[in-house]
Amino acid sequence: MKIIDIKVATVPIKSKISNAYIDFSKMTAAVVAIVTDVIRDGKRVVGYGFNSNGRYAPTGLLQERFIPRLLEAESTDVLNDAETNFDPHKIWNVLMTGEKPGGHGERSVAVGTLDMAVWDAVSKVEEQPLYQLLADRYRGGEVDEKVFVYAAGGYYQPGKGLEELKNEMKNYLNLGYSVVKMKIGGTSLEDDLHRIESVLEVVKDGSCLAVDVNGRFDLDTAIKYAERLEPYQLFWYEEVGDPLDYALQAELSKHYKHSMATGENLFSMQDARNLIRYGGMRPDRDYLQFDCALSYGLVEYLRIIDMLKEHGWSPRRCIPHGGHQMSLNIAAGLGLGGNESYPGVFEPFGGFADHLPVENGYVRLPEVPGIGFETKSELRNLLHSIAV
Ligand SMILES: O=C([O-])CC(=O)C(=O)O
Ligand SMILES: [Mg+2]
Repeated sequence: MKIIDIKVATVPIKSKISNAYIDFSKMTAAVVAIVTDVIRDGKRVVGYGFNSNGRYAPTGLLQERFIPRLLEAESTDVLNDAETNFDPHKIWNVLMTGEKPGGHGERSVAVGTLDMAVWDAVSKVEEQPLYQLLADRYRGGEVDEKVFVYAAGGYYQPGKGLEELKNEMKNYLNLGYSVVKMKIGGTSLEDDLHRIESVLEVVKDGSCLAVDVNGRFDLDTAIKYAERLEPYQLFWYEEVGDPLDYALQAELSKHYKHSMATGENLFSMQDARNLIRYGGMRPDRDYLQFDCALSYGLVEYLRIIDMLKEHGWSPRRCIPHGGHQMSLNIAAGLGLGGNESYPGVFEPFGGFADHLPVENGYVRLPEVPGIGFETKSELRNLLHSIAV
């Protein structure tokens, strides 16, 4: 049993949308395909992975360091002891050989991309959906049959007014979502409040709307917004200050009593642990958005979950960023609180199985081996154009 080739491609996921910090006019993603010599159900097992939106394709890192390391590894360094499957934990050690701690930069994105493909291959070799494999290995076999998902959108866009924003949100409700998210912090406070009030005309109440600042605010602005947002009792107030400014987050939690969320731009267990140690996050109401596809993959995410448990946090407080099926599998298999979704944005990577619509804010997972990418036809076509 061996890896015979690893393909990588850079694909555009550009669009005219902006959050408070960046526009997505030049956004890319890396896609990898790990081609194995294993045959299951008459077909070659190929594991696929990609990185989440928000970080550009780490193609250079993949080509220069991480793919060669994996291709050059001895079989004992990549297979489980019984040699019946690949071992994601051993492969992680191979990938990180020669890498110093700290300064995670974008190598965590490259490793997260390959790690996704490894778990896809491992669960295809086992002929199991990834969520089932994870539940069997780490949760005594218990699977969540459906996962809470919310619709993330509400971006700033040229020519997009309040009517367009409302229509976008109506469309998410029509698609079966119960909670929606919109961007704030890219315009004045008064203007953002008008935008929020418009969306509140469409959704049931504030508990159905999350707002996302994408790390734009200093402490003063964060508190000014907090005071005005407080009465709406929103679903959450997200990534308000710089993701690494734990003191800001801790101070803000003294000024805002409803739920907050952050963590999508923390890329390692150590950074996540610093948030938990120093960020004032509250395990009874706040949410954690670490995204394995940006942060060294599921092998590292398992370490994050262990760290959270040691600090008295339930995995149910985790609702990962990224809107991909990898985190959907982790949510169902390991009992997270839900997953993000981007209906119609960042295609073809966002969204779930074609035949399983969102119902009352929840989605079910397909019963196919692997992560389930092949059940989303647009994504399958892209992945198969890279390797089959
Ligand atoms: O706009 C983005 O970068 C995506 C984001 O923050 C989110 O999905 O929470
Ligand atoms: Mg966000």
